[in-house]
Formats: sequence, C-alpha cells, structure tokens
Amino acid sequence: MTSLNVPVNRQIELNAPPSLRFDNVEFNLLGHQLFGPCSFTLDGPGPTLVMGPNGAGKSLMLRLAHGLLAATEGVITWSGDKKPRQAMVFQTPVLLRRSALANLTHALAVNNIPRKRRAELAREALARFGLSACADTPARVLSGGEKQRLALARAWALSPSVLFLDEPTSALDPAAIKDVEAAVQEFHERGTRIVMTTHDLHQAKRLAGDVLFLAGGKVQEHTPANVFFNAPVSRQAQAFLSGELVA
Ligand SMILES: Nc1ncnc2c1ncn2[C@@H]1O[C@H](COP(=O)(O)OP(=O)(O)OP(=O)(O)O)[C@@H](O)[C@H]1O
Repeated sequence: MTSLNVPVNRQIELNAPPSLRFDNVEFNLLGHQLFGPCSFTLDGPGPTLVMGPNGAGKSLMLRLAHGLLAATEGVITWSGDKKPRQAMVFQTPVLLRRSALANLTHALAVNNIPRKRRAELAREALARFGLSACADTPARVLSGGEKQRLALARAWALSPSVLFLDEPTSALDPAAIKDVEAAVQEFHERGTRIVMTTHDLHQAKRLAGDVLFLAGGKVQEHTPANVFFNAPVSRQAQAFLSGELVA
C-alpha cells in the first residue's frame, strides 16, 4: 500500500505487520505457574519460530497471544489502534461438519466479510490450495493433508495480519509439509506476521527470521535465526540444539 499523501515513515508503518508485546505475562492454573513471567516483543520481519522442548509453554504462548486464553498476570498488546485480524492453524485442523466451501464462507461470515463477497473469496482460497474439486466435499472426509490445506485456505481467505501456526506439519508427509511451508512463506510475503511452533529443526532453519526459545514456561532466548542456530546465547538453547535434555 503506498500513497503520495502519506509520509514515508508512516508508509513503512502501514506496510509492516503489527507488532506483539508480552509484558510480564503469566498463565497460572490451580496455583501452578505454567507460563511466564515472560516479556518480549515480536516486531521484526519474522517469521518467528517458537521452539523448545515438550512442555516448554509454546502452545500456551500462542493461545495467550491469540486470545484463546486470558493471561493471569501481565499485559499483551498489539501495535495499532485495534486488535489485528488473526487466524490460527493447529496440528489437528479444527473444521466444522460442513462442506469445505461452507467451512470458508462460515469463517468469512464470522469475520464480518459482506455476504456478497464470501463465495468468491472462499473459491479463490480453495483454488490457491488446490482444493477446488473438494468444494462440496464434507470437510470430515478429507485426508489429513487436505484438511490442513483447508485450514490454511480458511486463514488465507481472511487475509489475516497475524497467523499463528501450532505444529502445523507434525502429522503430514513430506509433500504436504512442502505445501504448508510454501504457504507460510507466501503469507509472510503478503505481510502477515507469522508465529509458528515446530519441533523440526530443519523446518525452523528453512523458515525462521527469528527464534523465540522457551524452556520451563519461560523465554530463554529471542535471537535472529542465524544467531540461534549458529551461536545460541542461552545455555538451554545450546543444550537443546546439541540434542541434550532441557528442563
Ligand atoms: N489446560 C491445561 N491444564 C493443565 N496443564 C496444562 C494445560 N495446558 C497446558 N498445560 C501444561 O503447561 C505446560 C506447557 O504446555 P504447552 O502445551 O504450552 O507446551 P508445549 O511447549 O507446546 O509442548 P509440546 O511441544 O509437547 O506440544 C505443560 O506442562 C502442560 O502440561
């Protein structure tokens, strides 16, 4: 988006994906501190890959940022005047018991997209993800790879400013993984802020602009990808990358 009437620095601001800030955020359940306290800001170009051992708090971090969980303490803020449009893709796609097309038009309706635009946007997104032939197929009978592409198509149709992906490829075969990674790159190039968890180091190296490394519910390191993979700063990240157990 450019405009001759908009100052250059403001244009950069308009084009940049929204930044996300956690300020002393904690999530506690029944007296157990499961996440935090954590403070960090995601304001670089990304994609941000959230990494760490099992139980580190990666999914909790995504759910807190997306608003699926409310922080017990601390504040989560986005740049800009209002909350940006967000979408989330899970390891196991959460789909409605409707056709593939209806899954998309429903999401568009929930996001207040005018009725007359919904079918067109939904069909465009299905086409982008190679699902046009499945438009009328019940979502529940699609294969695992097709379901994940449908979840991505649903996010794509919404043109989100932010996309959270929680281990989106852990149940997919290599060809389907390649499709998902290509889509993530394309979202990124469209200016969507990407925040994604993965256990796949190779995938993280292919996709990451920066890495947020968690262990024990806390951020141990937030560094550019080349630093994280070549010269990690924290002892925990060094151990993790060497294949050692990290508590
Ligand atoms: N609803 C819940 N009730 C109780 N404990 C929970 C709940 N959700 C998460 N936890 C706990 O919080 C911790 C962090 O969980 P989280 O799912 O964020 O980890 P993760 O880093 O995503 O792990 P993984 O890589 O195994 O998916 C874990 O110890 C988990 O058992």
